[in-house]
Amino acid sequence: MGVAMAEHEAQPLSPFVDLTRSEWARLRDQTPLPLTADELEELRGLGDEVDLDEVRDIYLPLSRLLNLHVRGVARLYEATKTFLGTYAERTPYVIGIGGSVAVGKSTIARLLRLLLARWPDHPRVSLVTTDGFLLPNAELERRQLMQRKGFPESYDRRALLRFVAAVKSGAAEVSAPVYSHLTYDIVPDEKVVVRHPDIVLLEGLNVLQPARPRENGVSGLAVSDFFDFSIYVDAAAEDIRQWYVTRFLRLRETAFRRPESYFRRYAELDHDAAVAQAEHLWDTINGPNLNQNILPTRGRATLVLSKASDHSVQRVRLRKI
Ligand SMILES: Nc1ncnc2c1ncn2[C@@H]1O[C@H](COP(=O)(O)OP(=O)(O)O)[C@@H](O)[C@H]1O
Ligand SMILES: CC(C)(COP(=O)(O)O)[C@@H](O)C(=O)NCCC(=O)O
Repeated sequence: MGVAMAEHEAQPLSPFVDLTRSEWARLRDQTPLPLTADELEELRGLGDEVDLDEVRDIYLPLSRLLNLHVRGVARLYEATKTFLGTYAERTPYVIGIGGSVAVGKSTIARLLRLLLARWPDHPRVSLVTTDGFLLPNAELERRQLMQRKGFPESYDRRALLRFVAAVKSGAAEVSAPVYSHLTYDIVPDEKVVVRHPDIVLLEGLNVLQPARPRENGVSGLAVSDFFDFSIYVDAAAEDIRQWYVTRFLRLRETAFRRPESYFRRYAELDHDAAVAQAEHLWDTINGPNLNQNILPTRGRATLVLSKASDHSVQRVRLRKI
C-alpha cells in the first residue's frame, strides 16, 4: 500500500484519467455492436482506417459513456426543474469534436452519430460541421485570408456562436450554412437544418477555441461554453502530415478529377509534384494552424483520443469529474 501510494505520488497531477487501449476496451461492458461492416464502409472517410475491431474497442465504450452522461444530465434536468418550479424545456445534449485537419474527425463524428442514434434514450442525433461557418472565398480574398483557411479568423465566429447558443437555448429549428470540400467554398443557398434533436454533434478544427478577448480586455463567450461534452482527436503532428499527403494523393485520383473540383489543376501533377504541393499546403496552412490554434486547445476537452501512426486509437484520456 505504502509503495503503491509513493508511486502514485510520483505521477504529476493531471485532471485526466489516462487509459491504455485495452483498459478502455474493457469498459464497453455488454454494449452490443449495432452496425455492420457495410454501414461502416459507407461512413468511413478517405484514408481513415477504422474497422469493426476499432469500433468495438474504442467507439462502443465511448458510445456507452456518452449514453450514461446523457442519462445523468436528464437527472440533473429534473433536479433543476424541481428547484426552479417552472417548466423550462430540456435542450439537446451538445458534443464538440475537434482536432487537426486530416486527423479523421469527420469519420468519428459520422460513426458516433450512428452509434448514439441506436440507443432508445436518444434516437435523434444531428451532425453539423463548422466548415459551414467559414467565410465564403470571395470574403476571404477580400480580407486576404485565403492562405489562412481553417484559422480562427477565417470563420464567421459570431454566426457559429449564435448557432450553438440557439441550439442550447432549445430553439425548435436552427439552421447552419454548408461548405463543399469539392468546390472549396460555401454552397450558396444551401442549409443544414437541425430540428428537435436529442443530441447535436458539432465537428470542426476550432470547436475548443477559447473566447476572444474583446476591446476592453473582457472575454466573451466561447462555442465550447455550450458543450455538454467534447472530444479532441489527437495524433503526432508528423503522422497527421503523412496522412494529409497520402489523402491528397488519393484525392488526385478521385475528387480532384471532377470538373467542379477547385483542385482540378492538381489532378494533372505527377507523383512527386503532388507530394510537394500537399507538403506545401500542410507546411504553410494546416501545420501552423495545428501548432498555433488547435493543439493548444487539447487540454480543454472532456476526452482525448490519441491515434498511433496506423490510425488506431492507443490511448484515451478522460477528464475527472
Ligand atoms: N480537397 C478535397 N476534396 C474532396 N474532399 C476532401 C478534400 N479535403 C478533404 N476532404 C474530405 O473532407 C472531410 C473532412 O476533412 P478534414 O477537414 O481534413 O477533417 P478530418 O480528416 O479530421 O475528418 C474528409 O472526409 C476528407 O476526405
Ligand atoms: C475546410 C477546412 C478548413 C476544415 O474545416 P472544419 O470543418 O474543421 O471547420 C480544411 O479542410 C481546409 O480546407 N483547410 C485549408 C487548407 C487545405 O486546403 O488543406
